[in-house]
Amino acid sequence: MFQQKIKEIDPISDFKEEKYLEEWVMKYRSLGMKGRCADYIPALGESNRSDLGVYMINSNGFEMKAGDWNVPFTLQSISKVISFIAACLDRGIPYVLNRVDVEPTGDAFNSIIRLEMHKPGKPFNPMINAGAITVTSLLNGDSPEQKLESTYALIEKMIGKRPTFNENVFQSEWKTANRNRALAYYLKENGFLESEVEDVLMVYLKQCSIEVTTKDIALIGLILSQNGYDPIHKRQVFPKQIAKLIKGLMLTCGMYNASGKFAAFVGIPAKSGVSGGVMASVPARCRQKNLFQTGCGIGIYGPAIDECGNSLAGVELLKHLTEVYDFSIF
Ligand SMILES: NC(=O)CC[C@H](N)C(=O)O
Repeated sequence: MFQQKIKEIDPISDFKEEKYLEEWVMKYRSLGMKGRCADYIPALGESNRSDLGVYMINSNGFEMKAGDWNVPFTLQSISKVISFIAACLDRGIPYVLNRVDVEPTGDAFNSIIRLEMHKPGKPFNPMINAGAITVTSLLNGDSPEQKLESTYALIEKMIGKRPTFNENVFQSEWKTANRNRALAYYLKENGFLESEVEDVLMVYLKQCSIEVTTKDIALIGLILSQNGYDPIHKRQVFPKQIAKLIKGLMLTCGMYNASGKFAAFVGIPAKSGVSGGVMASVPARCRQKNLFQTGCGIGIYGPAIDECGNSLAGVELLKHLTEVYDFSIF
């Protein structure tokens, strides 16, 4: 089955497409110089603003990559997708949704304002810091190490290896995480956290410091596109209901307070992180006949971000790919 599908791809035109991808990366790379790296986490300020890389993989295992696709970066907010799936697997969807809502905020990812304005202070969604900190506290295990293992184990299952950890980025954020501490104390006060504040922050910030490449997040995006099924290893990693739920959250809340524009102009579920990563998941439904019509995962890395926290060059590259391959689900 797998072999048969692979044969459908024409090696000559596919090779040409990869060359185009390289050209598009070259075209958008300079945009990075107009943005800034997320230097509120001092170690991220050291990233190279002109890096730009992309990795795409379809449901037949066909892959295309270009630019700095193999440069490691930390997951940051992309980890929110993984911890949410892990918490749903550990505790069940109703339990998790009892503590975190499924509504976009239109506010910055680290905003605190709605926790006080809407009683009883339930975080609006798991893609913002307040929601992700809450979700992290729900992971299985009593100690931070056990909870972190839940997230690691799920990543390992999806990318086929234990990802590395960036201690430097973790230490840098741990020492400066005053706003996340404020959010966590507020959540604790309102009874939403199932851990002590410092313990849950340890897990949350360690998750953010897990290191990946565009290939790793493209693989996760691919599994999401197939509703939790890994088409490469031919196994269901997590249930379809969880995949549908998280993709809805990615579409409505995944690009922070630029999610509306992203849905309108790109139109696919995606999640970004302030390190410049973007993980996108293209469902099997584009109308144009092309290499990616049965769904694909896309990983992008471009560390210079805009005022919302999304990769400047990465989002433009993704917009371009969407036009070429008719990715939008609308
Ligand atoms: N938007 C992000 O990627 C935020 C993640 C970052 N570690 C934070 O909590 O601030």
